[in-house]
Amino acid sequence: MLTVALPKGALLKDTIRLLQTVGLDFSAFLESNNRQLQISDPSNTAQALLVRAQDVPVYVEYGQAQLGVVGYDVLREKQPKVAHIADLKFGYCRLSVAVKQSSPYRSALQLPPHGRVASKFVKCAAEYFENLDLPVEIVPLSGSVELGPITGMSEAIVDLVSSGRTLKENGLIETDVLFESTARLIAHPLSYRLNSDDLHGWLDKVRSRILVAV
Ligand SMILES: Nc1ncnc2c1ncn2[C@@H]1O[C@H](COP(=O)(O)OP(=O)(O)OP(=O)(O)O)[C@@H](O)[C@H]1O
Ligand SMILES: O=P(O)(O)OC[C@H]1O[C@H](OP(=O)(O)OP(=O)(O)O)[C@H](O)[C@@H]1O
Repeated sequence: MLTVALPKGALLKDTIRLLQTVGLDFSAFLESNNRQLQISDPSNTAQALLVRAQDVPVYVEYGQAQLGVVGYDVLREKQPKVAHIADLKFGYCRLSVAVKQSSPYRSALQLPPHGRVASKFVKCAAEYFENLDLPVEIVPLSGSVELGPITGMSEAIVDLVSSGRTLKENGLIETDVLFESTARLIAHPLSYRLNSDDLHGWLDKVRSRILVAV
């Protein structure tokens, strides 16, 4: 049976909506009283695993799910061994550098050498500053990264920005964009090559829905 890894959080609703258009109904995950983490589609053609966004590629790489939906940002950070199938066009955000509005820095290049940069995306951040040839200390955090500069722990952050509301409401401004991100459909490479569980048939259906939606 086809197994799909679905991301909890920001991408869940649009992912479930997309799968519904190809006949896979996992809307039970949206019911607030449901604590199940593994459910079958009512027609019993597929099942879904509800996992943290960062863990979607793990389930797909290890083959517990043949398909998954995850942000491009997570793929850049984790570099999992999965097949990149399609850009799903929703879940737009960008990974950016931000600083306090009151700080003297207006670009990443102006940050002081050996300054601190807080981030959940430690690899992307480190690579970015290495390419700028600016030695900084990356401070790993798991969330509420905006508090880094607010509390004085770091001069800057590297974090996801979508509407920009979180930065604004916390007195920060975006100075540089590392890259833009949207939700991506990924597959287990061997299942994709072998067309297990008619994977290609499902992928064709999803691709045709993305084309319709664009
Ligand atoms: N504000 C946002 N608007 C749109 N998409 C977003 C936004 N924030 C994150 N995303 C996208 O959704 C994905 C999941 O983000 P979400 O905030 O739901 O989980 P997370 O905080 O990364 O994970 P967890 O809560 O498990 O630590 C991100 O990897 C990104 O691609
Ligand atoms: O530009 P906006 O539309 O305001 O969105 C950006 C916010 O969304 C994400 O946070 P999330 O909700 O995932 O919380 P966390 O990373 O702090 O846990 C991101 O880390 C920003 O804080």
